[in-house]
Amino acid sequence: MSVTVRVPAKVNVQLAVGAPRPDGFHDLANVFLAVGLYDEVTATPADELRITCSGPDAAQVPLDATNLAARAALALAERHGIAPDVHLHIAKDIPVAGGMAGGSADGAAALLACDALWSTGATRDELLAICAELGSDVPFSLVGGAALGTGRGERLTPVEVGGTFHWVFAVADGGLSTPAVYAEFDRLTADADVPAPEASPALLDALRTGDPTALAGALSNDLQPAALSLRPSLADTLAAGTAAGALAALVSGSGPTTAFLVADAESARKVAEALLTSGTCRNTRTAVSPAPGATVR
Ligand SMILES: C[C@](O)(CO)[C@H](O)COP(=O)(O)OP(=O)(O)OC[C@H]1O[C@@H](n2ccc(N)nc2=O)[C@H](O)[C@@H]1O
Ligand SMILES: Nc1ncnc2c1ncn2[C@@H]1O[C@H](COP(=O)(O)OP(=O)(O)OP(=O)(O)O)[C@@H](O)[C@H]1O
Repeated sequence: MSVTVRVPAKVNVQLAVGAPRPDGFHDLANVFLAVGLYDEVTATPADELRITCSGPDAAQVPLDATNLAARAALALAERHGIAPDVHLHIAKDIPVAGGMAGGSADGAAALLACDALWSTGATRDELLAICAELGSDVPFSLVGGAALGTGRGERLTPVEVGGTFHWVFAVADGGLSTPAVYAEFDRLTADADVPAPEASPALLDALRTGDPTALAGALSNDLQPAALSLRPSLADTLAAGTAAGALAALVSGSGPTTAFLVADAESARKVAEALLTSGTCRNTRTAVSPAPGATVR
């Protein structure tokens, strides 16, 4: 018997970052939006914990105990006194190390898949608590849709979305390390007075009304200057998408994937094609949002 869970990627439509905390994390006002690019994690009983991965970026995914899917299985097994003897296969379609929470998605999916396979009877709150231990983005991967993440991004409040938004994502060559991007944020803001992060009312309104033009005007990412500082060529990608007619362009989370909000599916095709032709990215993906969270298939 196997259990397969499908789990979405995310884009941060607002990422407001506060000053560094004593524990090294940053307080955030992190408005997550799940987008319809999915990984699938299949859990099958096995003699020992084993991870495999397929997909175009599979070679970049660690198959040892550092994989977030493995960590999720171990955390759940330990809490319930179960031997973590499971084969987790990750069918990876979310860009790796791209700021789209691919690893976090696999952690949430593995947790849900093992929970179903082992019939642990864990409550939703227990699963969310394990997610928060695994990483700041992992709880959102479980719930999907749209949500405001406060604290280090793990404390979620659902956000209403009143329509479908169309996106193009430009995948860059190579990844960016999330801790390195936060460290660059600290370096760039060392002499500034960093305000406490707050969700933007205009952004929440734009999500609620489903208006892409309003959302375009309200998108923001405080990590964008840091990602551009570490990877200046991303400015060319952002400019190419804007010139091709995107309503707005921004770095996705910690990057280096860039996200382009567009008016509709036809515009998504045009912008994706222009980005590819521009030679400023490795490849492009189109997707719509919001998307459901981790779901047993
Ligand atoms: C950039 C985002 O993807 C936006 O959603 C997240 O903030 C990152 O979330 P994540 O990858 O799940 O990050 P974690 O695994 O929790 O933390 C990795 C590292 O990122 C930095 N980090 C992360 C979250 C946060 N609120 N403040 C931080 O400073 C810390 O250096 C931390 O050691
Ligand atoms: N299941 C996994 N899939 C991909 N990467 C993983 C996984 N587990 C651990 N990792 C490690 O995490 C690193 C970041 O990968 P990931 O795809 O999650 O980045 P990301 O999309 O930038 O994440 P985030 O947006 O949460 O910062 C990888 O370089 C890899 O070493």
